[in-house]
Amino acid sequence: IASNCSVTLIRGKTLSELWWYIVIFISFFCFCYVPEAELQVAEAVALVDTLQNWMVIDKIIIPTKNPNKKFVFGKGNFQVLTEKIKKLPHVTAVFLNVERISSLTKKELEGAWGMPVFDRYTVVLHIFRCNARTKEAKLQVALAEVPLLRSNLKNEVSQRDQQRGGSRYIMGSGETFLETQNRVLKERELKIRNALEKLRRKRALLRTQRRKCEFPMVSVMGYTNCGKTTLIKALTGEAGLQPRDQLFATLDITAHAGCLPSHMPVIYVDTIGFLTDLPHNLVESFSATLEEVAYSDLIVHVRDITHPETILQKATVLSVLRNLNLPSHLLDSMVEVHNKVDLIERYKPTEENALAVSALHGHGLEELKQEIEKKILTATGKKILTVNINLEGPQLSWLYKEATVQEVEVMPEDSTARVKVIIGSSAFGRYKNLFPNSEIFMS
Ligand SMILES: Nc1nc2c(ncn2[C@@H]2O[C@H](COP(=O)(O)OP(=O)(O)OP(=O)(O)O)[C@@H](O)[C@H]2O)c(=O)[nH]1
Ligand SMILES: [Mg+2]
Repeated sequence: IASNCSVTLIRGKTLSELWWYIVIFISFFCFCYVPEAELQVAEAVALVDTLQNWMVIDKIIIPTKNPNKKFVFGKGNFQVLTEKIKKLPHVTAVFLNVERISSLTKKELEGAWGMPVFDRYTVVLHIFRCNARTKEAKLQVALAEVPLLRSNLKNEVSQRDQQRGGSRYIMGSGETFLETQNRVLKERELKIRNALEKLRRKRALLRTQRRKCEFPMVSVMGYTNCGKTTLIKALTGEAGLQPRDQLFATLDITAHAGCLPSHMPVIYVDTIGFLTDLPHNLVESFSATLEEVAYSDLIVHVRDITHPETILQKATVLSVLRNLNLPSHLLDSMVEVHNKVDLIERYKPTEENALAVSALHGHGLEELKQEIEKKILTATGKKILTVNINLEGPQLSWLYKEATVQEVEVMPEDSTARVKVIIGSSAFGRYKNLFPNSEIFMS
């Protein structure tokens, strides 16, 4: 992807002001194979299509130099591109599919083509801006915007200096224009970071409360658009969840209650999707959201098995997960789900332990729930037991308080009951101490 670029032509001044876009999409490759470059183009087209009113009207793959250099492509290719763009009257913006273009390159290309030029960072950031719903996601987007504002500022200042011949002090302040603007940006960044920190502390508190309830937590992760939200909707029956055929539909961590086969309550955590080469600053701004994953008891890795790049997507997800410094037991116990199998006839996973599922049609969910339950019991040290108790004694109310009671089968003839419970290891130890004569059967 580093060797790829895409270009978008847009009508309007800034991304947010645009509302009717016709896009020309140009992708470049140098050392990659053409099929790979085409897949990268497909992903870039999907990014543009995610935005309302944006449309890709043309795309091209051409060899590129190092995208970080001042000239992304050679003179010949630049001419080919310029002619192509001029021949397409509806083109309003150009999207270069490189992570970042320098502000100088941007300025020069915009000058030559007479329209805005975007890179991957700007486009992904705009998608995030459109999809951010909660206060936290909005703050994270604002934080990711700061480096962009900073580089625009540098550009603006060098332009001013050229026009006026040297930097000027703002009247009476003793600060140059650049210093004032930098200070304002720094203050803004600090304000956003403080607000995010406050929200983080609140989340940590909620986490502690959730821990007290001892609800196991399952983080559902995977590449963007693989079906994470659809799967959680199917597992919990929560009608309010809205899966969308869009990249980065989910930007906020949300928790949803579900129930495992033995009636054990569980919390599924929906997370932001991954993308190959997700711009670095964006990853940093959103990594706090992923902090939550470290506190879960299990990770479910969802894969869109119908995607032509499903193997590369898996590698991307695993590499991001490894970089999150998660506890090793979480990585080792991960459950791999092959989703969208309804689109492949008689699909059988090649990977050992992977589970074939259609989240949309509800296939394979029971097997998945059983697997999740098995892993949760191992991870949390919880046990499923059946105990014989005397109904006249305090055991039943104790179990209701300290464990999850699943079934009570009363034997009226001798005032006893068989009680099926899910119990944590420390509670189990206390139970055995308090009621040493109680009959216990392991499930
Ligand atoms: N055919 C088929 N489509 C599915 C299945 N699961 C999800 N989809 C579709 O895939 C698209 C993406 O689904 P989401 O659940 O929003 O995916 P996501 O992983 O949450 O995506 P982001 O939040 O954007 O990262 C939607 O159009 C779903 O209807 C499935 O099992 N079969
Ligand atoms: Mg989602």
